[in-house]
Amino acid sequence: MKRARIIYNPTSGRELFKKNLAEVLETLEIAGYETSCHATTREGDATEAARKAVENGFDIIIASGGDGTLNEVVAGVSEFEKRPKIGLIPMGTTNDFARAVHIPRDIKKAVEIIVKGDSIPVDVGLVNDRYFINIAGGGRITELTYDVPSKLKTMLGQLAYYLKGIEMLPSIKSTRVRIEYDGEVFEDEAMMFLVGLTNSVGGFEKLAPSSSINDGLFSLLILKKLNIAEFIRVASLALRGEHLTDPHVIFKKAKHIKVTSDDMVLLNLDGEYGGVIPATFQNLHRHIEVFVPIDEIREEDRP
Ligand SMILES: Nc1ncnc2c1ncn2[C@@H]1O[C@H](COP(=O)(O)OP(=O)(O)OP(=O)(O)O)[C@@H](O)[C@H]1O
Repeated sequence: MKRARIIYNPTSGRELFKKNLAEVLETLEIAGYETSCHATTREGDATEAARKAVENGFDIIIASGGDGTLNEVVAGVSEFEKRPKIGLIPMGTTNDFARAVHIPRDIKKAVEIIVKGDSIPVDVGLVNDRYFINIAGGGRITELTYDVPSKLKTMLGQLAYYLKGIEMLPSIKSTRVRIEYDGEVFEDEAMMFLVGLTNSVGGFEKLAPSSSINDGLFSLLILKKLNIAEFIRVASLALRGEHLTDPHVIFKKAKHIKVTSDDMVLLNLDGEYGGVIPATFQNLHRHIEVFVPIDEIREEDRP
């Protein structure tokens, strides 16, 4: 019998997973999985639980939570030579990764995708010694995600981020950075930089429209210094995916990226704090295999 380990964050999003746990276990059991669960208790716990699950020989690991929980599970698995496949039940506030691979927020449907068994390999980002599955970024704008209280996210979902964004708008400043990418250099004031693996960031599904999740390349987006009015204009262009040709935006595909600055710049990895720069980004090509609804995946991203 195959063995599955569910690692879930009971505080994710609207905190609904536990109520559905019996049904999830039953569906997996009928599909031939002997399943056990681990509820995370604090930051870093999902990484430890995932490490243990690999050591104990589980066939698959199911991450239930938001991007933060998935990030931790991937980090726990990534060090190993032989890595179990990952299933995902999106329960977070934004679920950018799930959105990028078309896994619905409906628990039942997400479990059916795992049971069906189709999977694709996806790239994983490694920055210094930390992993990310979706997006890494720096600059004052990306720091606002740390300031959104968990209670507010539970009540308001993604709206909580937008409210915080509006509140912080007047205080957003640029930082002088040096970004080296595949032989090219940007050295100037920037509002933020993003290093993406998928096309979905903070609910903006068209931020990096042409991103492939397993081509071995990052999508690098740099937003140059601009004022509030220009910022609002570029942000509204980004909602429609029309920002890439704006003169304030640099958008490039790159394999190797290095960011340095004389200032203190915090890194945001998959929506959580992830250390400070200098940062060297490495793309671990097709590092993790994830269960997906294969018919909805672009032809070029399929195995
Ligand atoms: N029992 C717990 N109590 C508080 N925090 C926890 C607990 N378990 C895990 N965490 C932390 O919560 C972080 C965020 O969780 P997660 O990403 O699952 O949900 P979210 O914040 O609601 O969603 P999103 O990341 O999509 O906005 C995790 O990275 C983890 O460090």
